[in-house]
Amino acid sequence: MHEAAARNGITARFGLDFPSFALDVDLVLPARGVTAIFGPSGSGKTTVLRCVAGLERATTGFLAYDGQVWQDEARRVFVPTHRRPIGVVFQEASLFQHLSVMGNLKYGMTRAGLSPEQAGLDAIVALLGIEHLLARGTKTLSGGERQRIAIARALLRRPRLLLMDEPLAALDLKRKSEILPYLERLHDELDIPILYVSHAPEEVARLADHLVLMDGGKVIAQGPLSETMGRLDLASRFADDVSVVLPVTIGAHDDDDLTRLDFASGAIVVGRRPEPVGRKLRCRIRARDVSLSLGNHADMSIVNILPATVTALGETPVPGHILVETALSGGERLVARITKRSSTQLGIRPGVPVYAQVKAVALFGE
Ligand SMILES: Nc1ncnc2c1ncn2[C@@H]1O[C@H](COP(=O)(O)OP(=O)(O)OP(=O)(O)O)[C@@H](O)[C@H]1O
Repeated sequence: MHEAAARNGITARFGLDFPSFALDVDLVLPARGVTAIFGPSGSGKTTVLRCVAGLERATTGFLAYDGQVWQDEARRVFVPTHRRPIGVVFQEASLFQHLSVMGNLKYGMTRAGLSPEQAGLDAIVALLGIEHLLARGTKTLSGGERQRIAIARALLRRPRLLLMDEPLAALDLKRKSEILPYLERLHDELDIPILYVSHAPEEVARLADHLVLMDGGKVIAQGPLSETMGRLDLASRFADDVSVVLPVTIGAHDDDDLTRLDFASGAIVVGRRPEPVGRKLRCRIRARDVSLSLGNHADMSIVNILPATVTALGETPVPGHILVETALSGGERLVARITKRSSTQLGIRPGVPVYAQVKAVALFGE
């Protein structure tokens, strides 16, 4: 069964015992897009990635990528790291200090036995926006620049799978926001899958298509981002940052500097966006930015109010509040975080028709 599933993506089943930690995972991951491995510190995210890379050998393990078996302990098969067609990017870019940026890039290509043309050097340099850094030494680079070089170096081996272990964790907020657009470009332009370890919900919302949620060495949930991120039963995993991610299309730019975002259930109006009409984006709506009312008050008609039906109630770690899951007319889910008091006053329970008011959204490239 595992061999069959593996033809179309990654099948990973690992068991591993450290003295004070046991890993036991069973994953079937898509062959396209970004899969985020998300979970608290010590949950086993890095260990999973290291097992996929072959840097750690699971005691019981089966791993196949696109029909190729990389590990099968039942048959004593273990393909060493250097023979797996992978690129790996760690938290801290380990660049050679004595080489220039170009020297570092060439090192990656040469080890893979590729010429600059075969490796696609020009395209990868452009993708990461590092043309102006090629002649520089590595000592004076910022953390974000170093990571872009490390990503380029990993891609120059022409990997068929890119593994990234918290590539933004060592960067401050400013550097993070500098590098995120490049990661979005990887998502849009690479046709190889990316496994992306993170414990930051905003990175996951922005980059991932598929989510694997880990805790205590086990997989708690896995599935498409749109289905897993806003699940009420998983809410405590995201602390007070529960959100849904909806695919939207730029519908129109109005004269009064507003942009309409269309999606199956209607539209949301936001401040004017730079993208052209027709561009697809992903829209993150946090539960804390959604409120509920029973009536569609005319004086509120200029803001984003969407008719919805309550489908479920859930707990949140935020004192005095609850989460309310609603279904919009087009089938999308929206989660609101409201006070327990207003929930009681409004008589919120499954089946009740409500109006969801969206107070803020975050938009990212699709
Ligand atoms: N080589 C090792 N020997 C013994 N224990 C280890 C080893 N590698 C990892 N561990 C333990 O396994 C557990 C999971 O570690 P892992 O690094 O996979 O977690 P993580 O979810 O990536 O955490 P973080 O977000 O903090 O990086 C931790 O308790 C860690 O101490």
